[in-house]
Amino acid sequence: MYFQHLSDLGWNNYFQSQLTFEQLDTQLPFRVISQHRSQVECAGLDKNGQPIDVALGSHFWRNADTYDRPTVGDWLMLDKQLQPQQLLERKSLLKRKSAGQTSTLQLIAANIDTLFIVTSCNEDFSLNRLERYLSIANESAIHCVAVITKADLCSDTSVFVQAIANAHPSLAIETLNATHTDELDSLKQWIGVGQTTALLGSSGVGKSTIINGLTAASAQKTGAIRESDSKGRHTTTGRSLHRLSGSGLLIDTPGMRELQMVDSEHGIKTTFHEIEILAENCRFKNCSHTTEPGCAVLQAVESDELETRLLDNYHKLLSEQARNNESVAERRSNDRALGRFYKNAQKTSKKFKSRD
Ligand SMILES: Nc1nc2c(ncn2[C@@H]2O[C@H](COP(=O)(O)OP(=O)(O)OP(=O)(O)O)[C@@H](O)[C@H]2O)c(=O)[nH]1
Ligand SMILES: [Zn+2]
Repeated sequence: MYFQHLSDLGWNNYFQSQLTFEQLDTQLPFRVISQHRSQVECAGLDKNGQPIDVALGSHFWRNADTYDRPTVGDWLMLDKQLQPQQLLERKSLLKRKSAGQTSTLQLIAANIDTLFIVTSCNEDFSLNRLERYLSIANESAIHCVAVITKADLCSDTSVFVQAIANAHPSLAIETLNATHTDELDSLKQWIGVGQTTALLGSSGVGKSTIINGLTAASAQKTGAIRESDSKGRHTTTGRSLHRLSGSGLLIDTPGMRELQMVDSEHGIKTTFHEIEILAENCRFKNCSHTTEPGCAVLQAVESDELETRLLDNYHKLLSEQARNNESVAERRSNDRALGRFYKNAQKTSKKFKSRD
């Protein structure tokens, strides 16, 4: 990745202020630019102030909790031998329950300023899905822009724009044909210098088309690679961070087909703040807005002041995240118990071996 200053990679006072004088003297900040099964790749300045990419083996975090493992967009402090020392506190985080049957937490990307929620004007368009993405972003106060693609395939895009504006009046909306590079200019205003933007949306909505269009305009040079393991450079198939020259950074999140909510109650309540405001007038403070008498939210639905769809989606996302929180916590405690069991078994076996 070509850059000159750490600020080109998104370094700012939020991260700098976390460092002690000693760290400033002995360590170097590196940003995680891509992530693979066996290694994370980071970019930063070496001890001589030269831009460099470094590949770190994932074994460094083998025993770390999910939240303590680096993800794309994270800032890592490395010592002058380029070994990882500390993961800096994140400004924001996108996460989900891992796809499929496994109940683990998965970090998607960190330190994002803006999220493009990409949807197209066809059968993919879904307000419920948009609200799922909004809730994940609102959990850590990430600014969102709804990007409606495939405008060229639709006779009247205003239907889609209006549907979003009615449900979420303060959300910024951009409509475009992503295959026309000049139309992508409208997105650039949201990618400020040193700011990081991520894209989320269903498969086929045009995320790669947008990233390719925006990055094609930026000449990409690749820095030297220094390996801290012997596995060599991996091709990027996972999440990765791209720098747009003269502008900010873009995070690609391919393969995010399923985004199950986890640990996002605050984000959901922010997304559906209209319901939260109505709820202040419910008779019971702990009203679940389902069957209670004196429920101001149900009254608003009855009088057509609040859309039934909105309330249904609010209930759906809240119960999904509660269910997932429970299964992730259960899995975690089982894993810990299993870890303790293996440790004890190892100790016992060593004890017996030393008696031989
Ligand atoms: N006509 C038209 N086609 C588009 C537009 N945006 C994307 N496409 C086409 O839609 C197809 C899918 O686009 P991608 O950019 O690969 O979609 P994606 O969101 O990256 O999909 P995944 O990689 O599966 O997550 C490609 O054939 C694009 O050329 C658009 O605005 N207009
Ligand atoms: Zn209520």
